[in-house]
Amino acid sequence: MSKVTVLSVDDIAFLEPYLPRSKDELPFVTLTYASSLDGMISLAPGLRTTLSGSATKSMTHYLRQYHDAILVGVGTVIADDPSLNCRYPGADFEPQPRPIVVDPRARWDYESSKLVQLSLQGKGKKPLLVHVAHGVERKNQDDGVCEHAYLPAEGEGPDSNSSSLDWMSMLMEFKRRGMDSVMIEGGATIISALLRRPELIDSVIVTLAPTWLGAGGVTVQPAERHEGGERVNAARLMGTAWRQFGDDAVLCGRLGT
Ligand SMILES: NC(=O)c1ccc[n+]([C@@H]2O[C@H](COP(=O)([O-])OP(=O)(O)OC[C@H]3O[C@@H](n4cnc5c(N)ncnc54)[C@H](O)[C@@H]3O)[C@@H](O)[C@H]2O)c1
Ligand SMILES: Nc1nc(=O)c(N)c(NC[C@H](O)[C@H](O)[C@H](O)COP(=O)(O)O)[nH]1
Repeated sequence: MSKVTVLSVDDIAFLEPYLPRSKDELPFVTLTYASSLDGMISLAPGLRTTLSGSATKSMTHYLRQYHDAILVGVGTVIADDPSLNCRYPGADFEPQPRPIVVDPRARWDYESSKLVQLSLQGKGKKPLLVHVAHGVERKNQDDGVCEHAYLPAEGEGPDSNSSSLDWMSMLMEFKRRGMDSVMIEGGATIISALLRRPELIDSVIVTLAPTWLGAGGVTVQPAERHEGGERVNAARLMGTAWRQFGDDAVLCGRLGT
């Protein structure tokens, strides 16, 4: 496992314009992930795949220290068993960012996960799991090792069986719980869905690793978009800046709406 090291003054200056700023109604949202040259984030569904080199891994930990929460989907916690804490050197990271897992149908078996172990050892915050309430009035609860938030499914009617959560409701819930900034790290389903809600994303920081993963990998691919009957780009970055970190390129930008 590569060591997390301190970034150079120039790396820090490059990232500065994309760090969280205070917002009134919603948390500041940073979308960040590592992609291959063929637009993939892992070799196969459910397979942990290291794309970031040591410099961009250090960048991830540098960014984590500026966020109140780190969010991933249930597919990522099952595949990667991540730590999601901040291990940037030379500072005392209190408070740690809160890990958030979007797990609509509560399918993650978290008891022996790294997230829970780190929280019990005081090396990370207690994870917050977000589930679908499914019409039933479910009380938010704390089972000792994780907190659980229950939110209504998107567009839910009395007979709905949807397991899709609305991003606006999730972000409002995080803000209500005192989280002013959320760093969203993946996986593919989460990133692809969020790229369809550009108005909710404040910064995008993508690591481009100099490798092709090949057919069968997991792709970031937002759903197609039409305007006035015409097919248009699904999403596009504006105000972009690029910098080399080790062998990787880092692309920062903001989403056009
Ligand atoms: N390279 C990277 O930066 C990176 C980052 C994270 C994960 N990964 C990789 O990505 C893969 C996992 O991706 P994935 O797409 O399978 O999993 P994911 O982490 O995106 O989780 C997908 C699940 O999240 C839930 N979900 C997502 N959006 C939702 C919404 N709006 N409402 C309700 N539920 C929602 C659903 O249950 C869905 O099945 C793994 O192989 C992992 O290693 C790579
Ligand atoms: N930036 C980045 N580069 C990668 O090459 C990769 N595989 C991920 N994947 C994101 C996912 O959320 C991982 O699970 C966490 O990056 C692991 O985080 P920890 O070190 O365990 O804290 N992210």
